[in-house]
Amino acid sequence: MSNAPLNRHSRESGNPASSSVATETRQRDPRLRGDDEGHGDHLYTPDALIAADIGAYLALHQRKSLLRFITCGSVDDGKSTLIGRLLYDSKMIFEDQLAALEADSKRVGTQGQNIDFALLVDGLAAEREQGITIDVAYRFFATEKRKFIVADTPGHEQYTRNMVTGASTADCAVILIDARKGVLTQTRRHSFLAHLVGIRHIVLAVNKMDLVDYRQIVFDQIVADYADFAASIGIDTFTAIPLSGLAGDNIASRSEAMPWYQGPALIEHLEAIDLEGDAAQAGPFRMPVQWVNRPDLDFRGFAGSIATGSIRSGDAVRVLPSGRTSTIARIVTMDGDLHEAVAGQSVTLTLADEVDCSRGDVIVAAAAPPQVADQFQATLVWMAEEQLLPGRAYWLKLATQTVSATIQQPRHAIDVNTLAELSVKTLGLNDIGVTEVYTDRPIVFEPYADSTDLGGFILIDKLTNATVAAGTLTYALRRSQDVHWQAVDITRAAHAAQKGQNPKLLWFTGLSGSGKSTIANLVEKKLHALGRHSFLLDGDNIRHGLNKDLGFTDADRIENIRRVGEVAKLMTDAGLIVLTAFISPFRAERELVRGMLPYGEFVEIFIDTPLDVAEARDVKGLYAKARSGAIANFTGISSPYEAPVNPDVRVDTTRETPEAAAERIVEHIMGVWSPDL
Ligand SMILES: Nc1ncnc2c1ncn2[C@@H]1O[C@H](COP(=O)(O)OS(=O)(=O)O)[C@@H](OP(=O)(O)O)[C@H]1O
Ligand SMILES: Nc1ncnc2c1ncn2[C@@H]1O[C@H](COP(=O)(O)OP(=O)(O)O)[C@@H](O)[C@H]1O
Repeated sequence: MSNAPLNRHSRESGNPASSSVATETRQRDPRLRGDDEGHGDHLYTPDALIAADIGAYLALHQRKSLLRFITCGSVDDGKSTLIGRLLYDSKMIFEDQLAALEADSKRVGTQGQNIDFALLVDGLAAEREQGITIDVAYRFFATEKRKFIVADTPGHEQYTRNMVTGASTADCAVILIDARKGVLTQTRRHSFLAHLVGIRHIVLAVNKMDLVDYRQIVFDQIVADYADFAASIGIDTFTAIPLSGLAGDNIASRSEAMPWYQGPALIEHLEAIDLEGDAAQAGPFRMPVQWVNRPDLDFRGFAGSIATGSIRSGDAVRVLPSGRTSTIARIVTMDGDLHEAVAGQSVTLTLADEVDCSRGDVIVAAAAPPQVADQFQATLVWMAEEQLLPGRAYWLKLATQTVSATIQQPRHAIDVNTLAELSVKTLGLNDIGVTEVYTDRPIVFEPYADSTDLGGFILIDKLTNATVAAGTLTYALRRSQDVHWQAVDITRAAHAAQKGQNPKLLWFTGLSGSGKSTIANLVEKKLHALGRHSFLLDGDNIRHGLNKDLGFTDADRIENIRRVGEVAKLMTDAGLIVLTAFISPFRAERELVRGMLPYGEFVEIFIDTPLDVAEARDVKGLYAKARSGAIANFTGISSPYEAPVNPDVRVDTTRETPEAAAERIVEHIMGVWSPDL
């Protein structure tokens, strides 16, 4: 699936290549079909121009604006037929494909002797037989006025994920309704998702008007019903068109069967949608910095794609998050310097002053900067089989910024069918939820409603690198803006120097009964004897106090380790050598804690005792209870343990006594201590 964030304007990330290669090549193929029979009269006929001047044909295409849209609805609503009709009417199909379509229509089609347009979309025989299945199919077609890419999302149970993927780069959503059925649950679901991902242009395509005798009253009633619902979810405007994909009414040209309808035909409307006027282009200037171009000492340019607004040389700008200000010296492009550049353009900016600015920073209009924060309310669409682990650190990518972020337990999930708010503990595949997001450093952002570029993000699993969610930031939590770091005079270096030692965090991990506490205890005794200042944190002093609200679910263990990590970090700030003895079963949280400390301070000590050995010891009788089912989620039995891949120290307790292991650990940290100790 695509890694595209919910970001309509990052055109590169909306690359339709995955499944559109065939249709894209068809478009360029000079064998494009030439007869005009039965097609809408204003549709583009490329053949004459291709034959006469292929260069002019390509140039013409290049100049046309591109509209990306998504069709929402199920096969029953006539979605495939409608897209097939659009492709057919714009002649974006091969001659041999057309022959196959005609043959297939007669053989397996559902339309008697007529062409079954749905076959064009659902795949021709050869494709069907190869069993090709795709998440989102992107199809290309063009008219005289505009080029189009339509994202066709299949309507199976992965619908939410597919639709969000397809819609993330769409300018417009065509929501299909069967005129006989009216506004259904799925109409509401599609509209909600389209609105969620920030699609600004909604078309309500009331299809199959031929089956209701083209009656205006049916159409009017559906439009009134939809308007009520649309207003309730924040869709202020939409365009309703009565049509028939099968009969071709109001698709390419206005239908005589519905003289009461005065509006445009579907293609006419799609051609006329005004993209220039979209709010994103009109907002204040923002450009996320993609990279810093520094070919020599004399030139330092900041390259990126302008997300919103426009910029001129001489304009005052601010670099966020640092907040430093300067003015634009030059706007450099491959084709020379510009005086002005606007949203969508890729440029390199140079500044009048030496200002610190690196990849991930955002250059903005000085007088109208966006916000900077590290705690947000967000809406998430969960896209992975593995469910959300509240408290787990994921990579959050927003524009050109990548930060570590944790997601809290959702405030609620949203039932996309009824829009009811559900009380949940986590999110699974296709779930949508409202939750708080905490990033490990402040990021530059805007509410998604104001900027899709600076408000849409994706979450990436740190270990598998898979995109697990797409999200939209709603607002920054006030408390994140009100909490400021207090600068202290006695630094961590001063604390450590007073104690005459380098702080360390000796992180013991292993199964229950593996020997963590036994060995950690011995290590601390040895350090104490050596005159070192230390403190041992283990389950007893933490799980009975600070963490007594936590149990043993994955989420609770994650939170347990996060808090232990924070406390241990404070203690190292105080100059101590801290020892921790927790199972800490997940790699991600051990890495999270490693990342909280200066490089080299975290020492991972794997007490490697096989499950059968720990179980045979069964110091506390817990394994027996877990086997009998009396304890749920028991590590190694009914809850996972992810062994360290490359620990700093590994202790095999089947071969090494506790005393020998402790001695070796002390030697290890002495060995890596700096010589002044
Ligand atoms: N379900 C379940 N699974 C594992 N362990 C259990 C469970 N229930 C209670 N205990 C007891 O709790 C101790 C583990 O707590 P931790 O804080 O180290 O666990 S974790 O790091 O949050 O996974 C662990 O102590 P140790 O034996 O010292 O490891 C157990 O005694
Ligand atoms: N080589 C060894 N290292 C550590 N403990 C061992 C070893 N051999 C046997 N043991 C025994 O295993 C048990 C480990 O228990 P404990 O230290 O409480 O484990 P944990 O803290 O990992 O749950 C103790 O009873 C200890 O005496």
